[in-house]
Amino acid sequence: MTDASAPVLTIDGPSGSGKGTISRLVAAHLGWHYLDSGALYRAVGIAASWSDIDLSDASALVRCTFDTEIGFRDDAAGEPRVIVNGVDATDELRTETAGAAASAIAAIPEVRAALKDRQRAFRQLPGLVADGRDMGTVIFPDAAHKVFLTASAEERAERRYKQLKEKGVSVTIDGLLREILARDARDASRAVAPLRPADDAVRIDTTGLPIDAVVARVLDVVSRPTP
Ligand SMILES: Nc1ncnc2c1ncn2[C@@H]1O[C@H](COP(=O)(O)OP(=O)(O)OP(=O)(O)O)[C@@H](O)[C@H]1O
Ligand SMILES: Nc1ccn([C@H]2C[C@H](O)[C@@H](COP(=O)(O)O)O2)c(=O)n1
Repeated sequence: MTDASAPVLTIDGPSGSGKGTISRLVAAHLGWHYLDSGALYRAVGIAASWSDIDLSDASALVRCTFDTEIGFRDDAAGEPRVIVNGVDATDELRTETAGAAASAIAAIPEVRAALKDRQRAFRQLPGLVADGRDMGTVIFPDAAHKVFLTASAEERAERRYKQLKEKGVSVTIDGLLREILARDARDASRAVAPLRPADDAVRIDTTGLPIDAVVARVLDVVSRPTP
């Protein structure tokens, strides 16, 4: 159940800007809960593919959103796992295919509406770090602290390349750059809850900034007195 007295830090930004990495580290530092809202959209996309639902079938996707059970837990090594309809779907969830499917279904207003309460339920004491595209604009507009992370598309493609190479996935930087630009364009141009900074968000360009420096800047935002 949502606890409106719990403070919220929203971290929005485009794919590969480092939202997930930075949010997890900041949440661990503060001892706050963490919401990976993109995982919810990815989970619905995967559940839809398991049921052979076409990405153009909006009404079936909305039904699928209501029907899909999504759970989060850490494994024995402390790594976050996502459980979709009882199946550990973490690895499938992180693929570029799952990201593109999530981006497509995220443009359906009824899917977004169906996920609203599930996201808000993560607001619990002592606090919440929420990462996504519309955390500061739509889901937690009253958040005490808001950050919008960016990085050049080229740097984001390089980060993703390194990440996938380490996992043994064969990709090219050019291909990843094309996918990132396509996803940015779709997420920023949709009619409902497009990717954009909240007016009161602090923007941090992470191009060339190491992870610990970004974490320090975000913690600095949290330490500022709220209006
Ligand atoms: N400041 C940084 N400098 C270098 N690498 C970074 C930085 N921030 C994140 N990374 C690396 O970039 C990759 C992508 O980061 P992450 O998954 O956190 O991005 P994201 O914004 O959550 O992406 P998505 O929206 O696609 O889930 C990871 O391998 C992460 O370790
Ligand atoms: N709050 C959110 C979170 C995610 N999405 C959509 C758009 C993204 O391209 C896709 C995958 O998200 P990621 O895991 O890469 O953060 O899901 C959204 O529309 N709103």
